[in-house]
Amino acid sequence: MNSNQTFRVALRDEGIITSPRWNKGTAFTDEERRQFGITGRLPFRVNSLEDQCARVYDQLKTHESDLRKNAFMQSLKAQNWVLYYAFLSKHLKELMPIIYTPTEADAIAQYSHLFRRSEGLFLTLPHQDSMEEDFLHHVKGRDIHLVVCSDAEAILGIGDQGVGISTAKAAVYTLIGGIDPAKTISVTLDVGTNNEDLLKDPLYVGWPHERVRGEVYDKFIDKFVQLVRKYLPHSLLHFEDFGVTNAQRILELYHDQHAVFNDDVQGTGAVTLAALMTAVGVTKTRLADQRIIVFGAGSAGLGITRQLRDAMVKTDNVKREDANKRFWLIDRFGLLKQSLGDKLRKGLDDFVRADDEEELKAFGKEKEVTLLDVVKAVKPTVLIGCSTAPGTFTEEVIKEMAKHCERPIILPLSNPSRLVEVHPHKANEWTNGKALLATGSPFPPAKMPNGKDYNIAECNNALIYPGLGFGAMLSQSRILTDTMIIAGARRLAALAPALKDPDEALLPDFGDSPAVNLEVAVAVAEQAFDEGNAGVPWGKEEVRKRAEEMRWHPIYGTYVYDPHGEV
Ligand SMILES: NC(=O)C1=CN([C@@H]2O[C@H](COP(=O)(O)OP(=O)(O)OC[C@H]3O[C@@H](n4cnc5c(N)ncnc54)[C@H](O)[C@@H]3O)[C@@H](O)[C@H]2O)C=CC1
Ligand SMILES: CC(=O)C(=O)O
Ligand SMILES: [Mg+2]
Repeated sequence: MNSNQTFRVALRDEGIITSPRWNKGTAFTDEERRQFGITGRLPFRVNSLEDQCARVYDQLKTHESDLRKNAFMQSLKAQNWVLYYAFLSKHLKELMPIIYTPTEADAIAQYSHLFRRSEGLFLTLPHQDSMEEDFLHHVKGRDIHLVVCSDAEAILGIGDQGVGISTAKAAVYTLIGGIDPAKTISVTLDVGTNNEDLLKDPLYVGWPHERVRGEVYDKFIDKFVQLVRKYLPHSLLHFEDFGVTNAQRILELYHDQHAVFNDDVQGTGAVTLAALMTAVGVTKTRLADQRIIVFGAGSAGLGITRQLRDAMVKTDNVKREDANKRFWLIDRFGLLKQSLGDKLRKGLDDFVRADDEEELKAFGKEKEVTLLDVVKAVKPTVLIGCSTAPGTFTEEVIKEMAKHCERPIILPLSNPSRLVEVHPHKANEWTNGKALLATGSPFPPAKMPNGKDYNIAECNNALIYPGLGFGAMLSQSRILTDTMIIAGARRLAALAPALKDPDEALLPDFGDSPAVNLEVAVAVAEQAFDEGNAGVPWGKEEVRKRAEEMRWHPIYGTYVYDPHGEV
């Protein structure tokens, strides 16, 4: 949308005022008020979008807690999209932590108690017979390009929440990726919950039933995916916060059928790859030279591991088997090693260590090999946390790592902030400012021994997924390949401040994320052309121009009433 664009709108009276897509509140001009029959519904003065943003800021300040601010922003979104996104864009760095991690975790945990108005589509297992009808009711006549869905089994680091998250993730696509909010839908796939507190809570708004698994679950998901394929064949289908037993499995199941994307697996893998590309640029080594510990081998941990492994194979020309050996994965039962037998989840094979490997021999089969044991034995150069286990990167662990490594690369990625494996200020202090750090949620800068601020990069998938998604949509690629993702990660890394100054952040600042994600989208779309996956009738040389044109901006256009116009 741009300010001189004219829209023909078919809604009048209450209809236009209550539509968040079209509502302008006090910014409707006198002429629009007359045409749409709302002169008597609004106070006299016509405000600019600037005035409205100033008013919103005043109102926001009256809310003391971040959770209340989140609720306030949520209701603004339900009233007026242009104002919501314009206001957020103006105060992006300040407000991302309010509408996204860490506050969104608390908002989701409180979802039923804070509930005011539903947003997006709810597909619930007991209503599966009417799924097609419900789906069509919501999407019919709409030009949807993006579907964000979640079954809410593994919300951020706070586990099973029954319902939540997809609306915040969709909003970030618009805010950072520039995707028109009218072209997105967020879908809650409610298959129950195993969260006892929610099941006991009379105000819980989801389906109060234990989480359904197995064939019934698979059929339900399949029914939904087939509807997306049938009615929205060119859309990108984004999966968010599915549980570890489903995330990778579902991705693999539909990978060849539709443009599917699992954010926790691929988005986290991509942003972490970008952070490591920068970090190895600082240490003047290769990715394939690193010894990498991944602590927490769930959806994110495995997604990161696979992404890094694939990048080693593709960019550093090493064999897959050799690249696999650069990783030591640790989960609840310690290091993933063959003698864990049945305790090992399926799909981990590539990364399970043999007990008789040189570095591990000393531990023997019986012993649970702890993080500290592995750090001592392996002397890692990279330590990544996605375990939801706060404080597990202890002073001893960090100092041990720093003994063997000039610039240890430490990425405690668990969200929200309270679950971080190590507070980045502590890691900075324990390594005398040597650690190259990035976290999953935002943290203020740490102090270097020379008194300088060290900006902690926010290694959150939101720094890249809007651009990955936009790139796929822009090129209308039917699939999102690993090489398209690597191209996006490489572009993100190329924009990192640490490339110019080794004591600067490993990733671009979230304040710059809209411009950065445009670059990511361009890289992804160009790669789609190179691979022959682009499905648009124009050429690669037009990618940037088309990306700029396709970006949605939160600006009011001019409206003209037309009974045959848009709704
Ligand atoms: N920064 C980012 O962009 C992202 C961060 N995350 C964060 O990563 C964390 C994990 O998320 P998912 O992988 O989706 O969850 P998940 O539940 O799939 O994985 C967590 C894994 O950690 C293991 N674990 C739990 N306690 C542990 C302990 N004490 N020691 C070792 N392992 C332990 C679990 O057994 C599980 O395998 C969450 O906090 C999430 O918010 C996830 C996706 C993106
Ligand atoms: C950032 C994200 O996707 C997560 O923590 O689950
Ligand atoms: Mg997630």
